[in-house]
Amino acid sequence: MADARGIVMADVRLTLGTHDFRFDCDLPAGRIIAITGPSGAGKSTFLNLVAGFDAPDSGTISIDGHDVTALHPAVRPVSLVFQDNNLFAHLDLFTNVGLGISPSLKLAADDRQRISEALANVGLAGFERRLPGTLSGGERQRAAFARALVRDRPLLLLDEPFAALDPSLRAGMSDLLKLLHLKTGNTVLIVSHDPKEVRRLADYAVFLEAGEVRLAAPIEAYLEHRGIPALQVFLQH
Ligand SMILES: Nc1ncnc2c1ncn2[C@@H]1O[C@H](COP(=O)(O)OP(=O)(O)OP(=O)(O)O)[C@@H](O)[C@H]1O
Repeated sequence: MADARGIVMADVRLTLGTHDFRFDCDLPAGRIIAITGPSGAGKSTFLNLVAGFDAPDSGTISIDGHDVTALHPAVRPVSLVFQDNNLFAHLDLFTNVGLGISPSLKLAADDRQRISEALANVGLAGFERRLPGTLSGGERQRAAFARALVRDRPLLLLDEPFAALDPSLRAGMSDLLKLLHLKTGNTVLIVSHDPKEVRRLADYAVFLEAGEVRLAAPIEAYLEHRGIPALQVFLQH
């Protein structure tokens, strides 16, 4: 349906090298959706297609009823956080977060306010002038979250954002993500290798295998599903 909210992949096909991907699914808006599956199943590729870093060979991708298939990544209604947080080492946190609002850093007074609020929201109030190199890994990742927050887009894409963090920090970041999600109500797609994280965070989950969507379901149905051996293996590790 043209006015449906959420993410629709309609017969999306893509070949990368020797790998074929075929994604067909309809994901709800306003949920935290885990993208799971064995290594090499296509999780990052799925996210790259939604973000626009990969273009399908055929098929269409819609976000909240808008066909974004031909849109450049910069104009898609998404913000992103990756594992290596992509902060600029020579720029302070205020500037790094400000780049989320304006790549040319033309910031109005209320933009400046939003940057400080976003830093406060992730527990980094007063860190405006700090350089990324002076922060812990968890703090850097929170700064990357702040940058995604100021973009204020309806869809947040996270590619294993906590993978480089130790387990205690990981749990803290999951809690922070849940809290921020409650405040914004946006849709979150998060690639995860970690079944504990999926249980803690997600209210909907996708299981990919060999470049295809094998299951897309509310978290309870996903956790109870018994028909996919690779899903059982994933949930047990
Ligand atoms: N540009 C490319 N050219 C050729 N092959 C590619 C390209 N991008 C990805 N692939 C291959 O496609 C497969 C799926 O990759 P993808 O990174 O999407 O998997 P993944 O599920 O995220 O894996 P992991 O959990 O290991 O990160 C992999 O075997 C990968 O080597």
